[in-house]
Amino acid sequence: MTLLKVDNISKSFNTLQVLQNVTLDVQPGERHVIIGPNGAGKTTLFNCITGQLPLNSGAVFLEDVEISKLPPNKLVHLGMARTFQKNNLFGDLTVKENLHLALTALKPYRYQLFKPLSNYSDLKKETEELIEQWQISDRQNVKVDNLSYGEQRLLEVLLALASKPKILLLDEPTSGMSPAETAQTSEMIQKLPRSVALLVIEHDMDVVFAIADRITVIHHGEVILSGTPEEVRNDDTVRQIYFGGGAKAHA
Ligand SMILES: Nc1ncnc2c1ncn2[C@@H]1O[C@H](COP(=O)(O)OP(=O)(O)OP(=O)(O)O)[C@@H](O)[C@H]1O
Repeated sequence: MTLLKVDNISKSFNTLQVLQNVTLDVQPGERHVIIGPNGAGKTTLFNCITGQLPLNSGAVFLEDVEISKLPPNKLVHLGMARTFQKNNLFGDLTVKENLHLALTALKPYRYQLFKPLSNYSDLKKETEELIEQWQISDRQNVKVDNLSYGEQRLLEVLLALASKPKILLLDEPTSGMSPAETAQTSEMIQKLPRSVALLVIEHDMDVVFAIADRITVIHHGEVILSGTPEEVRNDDTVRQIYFGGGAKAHA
């Protein structure tokens, strides 16, 4: 069964038509990367998929359930998580505390404010499991403000994974990173379990081709091609947009 289906969606801001009849799908476990020049509409597409923005027309389905009109918090419980271009972390808290809070937000008892979080042994265990799984025990007690930018972005991905999503949307996971951090992030993305499908907006073509099973190219709010990395690499229009003129490709 198709995991995510974006069916013919359009979005405009007043007179500015940003997305036009965009259709795409993500299969379970797939790594699907979206590329397109600046202003092509990629982040708007994410915001439409995750309920941050209302659609003008079309619909979005997660496992055949229409989610177009659901608020973002409902989508987490249906198995969709996302990260943003900007960090969404609590800088004054440690890595461990941030993970703990992300897990708490998923629990039905999150509003029982007068009981210390440390009393919930299941939360504690899940936090420790995540720390072990991602081998970050040496950083667990570091305040987020004292992490490098790259480490903060990676932590955001871990927080998004805490909800055990079926699909994770990553918006430019390597933006603003050093080459070393970019390589580390690319490796981490490649190591993510196939139990989670990825829909990724990415501008670094090395990362795109390292992680993608399929690439969708958006230009002026329209899908101009959706295909394998090889098909995209060899497509004349895409080559003109990205690979012509010797400029570094930018999504
Ligand atoms: N809330 C908004 N109100 C009005 N215009 C908007 C809004 N959000 C985005 N836009 C416009 O929509 C267009 C597409 O923006 P979007 O951020 O989706 O592009 P993008 O492909 O993600 O670009 P980038 O690669 O630079 O992040 C741009 O012209 C942008 O100025």
